[in-house]
Amino acid sequence: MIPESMVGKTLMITGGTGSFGNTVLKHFLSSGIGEIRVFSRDEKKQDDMRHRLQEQTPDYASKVRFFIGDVRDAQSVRDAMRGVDYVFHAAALKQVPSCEFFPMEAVRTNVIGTDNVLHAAIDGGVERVVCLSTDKAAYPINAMGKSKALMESVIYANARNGAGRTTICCTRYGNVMCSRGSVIPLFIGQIKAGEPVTVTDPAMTRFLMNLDEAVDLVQFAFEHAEPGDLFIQKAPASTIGDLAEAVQELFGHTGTRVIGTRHGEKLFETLMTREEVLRAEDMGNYYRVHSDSRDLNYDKFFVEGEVKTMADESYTSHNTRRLNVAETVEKIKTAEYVRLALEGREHEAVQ
Ligand SMILES: O=c1ccn([C@@H]2O[C@H](COP(=O)(O)OP(=O)(O)O[C@H]3O[C@H](CO)[C@H](O)[C@H](O)[C@H]3O)[C@@H](O)[C@H]2O)c(=O)[nH]1
Repeated sequence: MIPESMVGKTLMITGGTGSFGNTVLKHFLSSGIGEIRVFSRDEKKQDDMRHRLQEQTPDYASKVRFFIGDVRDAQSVRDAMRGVDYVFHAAALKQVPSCEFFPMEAVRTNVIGTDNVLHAAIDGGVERVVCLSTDKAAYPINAMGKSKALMESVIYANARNGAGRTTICCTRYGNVMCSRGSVIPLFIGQIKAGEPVTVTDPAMTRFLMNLDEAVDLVQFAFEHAEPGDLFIQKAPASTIGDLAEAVQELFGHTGTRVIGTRHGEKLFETLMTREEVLRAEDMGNYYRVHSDSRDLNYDKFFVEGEVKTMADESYTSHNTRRLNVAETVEKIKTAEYVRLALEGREHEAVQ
């Protein structure tokens, strides 16, 4: 299940108590991995996670070590990073509205925090770091996306400017279904309360991914990364109108109310820009966007003739494979939250 090279090694997950961290544990805990370090700010969430592990997987619970800290605090990151072989960097501020109102908080966590993680990893001789980004970082229009775009710049610069033995790469996701505060749990709650679902714009599209796919993407990046690579999973998308219909097919029809687009929202998301498409390698289920390996001495790269700087199209939730309502139903049923909600047990879902 895990590559041979990971056996007996220590993996640290920043932001490890979130849904991504929990899914990584599900995938890796019973494998041959030596130790998993969960690094995060909230002691209550760590305590809940510790108890869940002891109850559900007592044989493996001792493999997990918890570190309280904040990526904003470089010393706390350095302390937790001692003896670590691999890092999955998932800690982030990722809510669009809160970042819009508090953009400097997004800068502190997403930009400076990432720089702290990368420097601690480089100084500590970590072998590989996989960072998690979002489609909202491509042609960003809101503060969350802009801070993630700058985070990506920090990643590529650190990868390029001499990271020693540390290979640093990045992954970019579309919407992970049923993450905390996201639209599918909202729709389910509205239906269960007998209210109409609130649709912003039925024509809006979003890439749909489940948590297992998110972890697969990170694992794929981990196994294939060259310094500064960006990995993207080919993902299908649906319109929000079809998504609302699909959720109602599963949970009952209570009607639809159109509420209009929110601050900082796009009609469609971009996973790969036109500039990146030009540097992309098709790897089956994934794209690898090679890092731009030029140095600052640009004139030596000049070639005569036409210089192409962008492809004809970017890779977006409008032009990727479009799911119809029936396919969207099948897709959302792959999310554990939806499966539990169908049995009235959504409170048990870890989000
Ligand atoms: O009441 C609502 C709320 C949302 N939507 C629509 O549903 C789609 C998804 O909305 P979410 O709030 O679930 O997701 P966002 O695309 O706004 O952003 C989400 O995905 C990001 C990653 O791309 C981050 O993880 C972020 O935290 C998370 O909220 C959007 O088209 C939105 O317009 C509705 O139709 N009605």
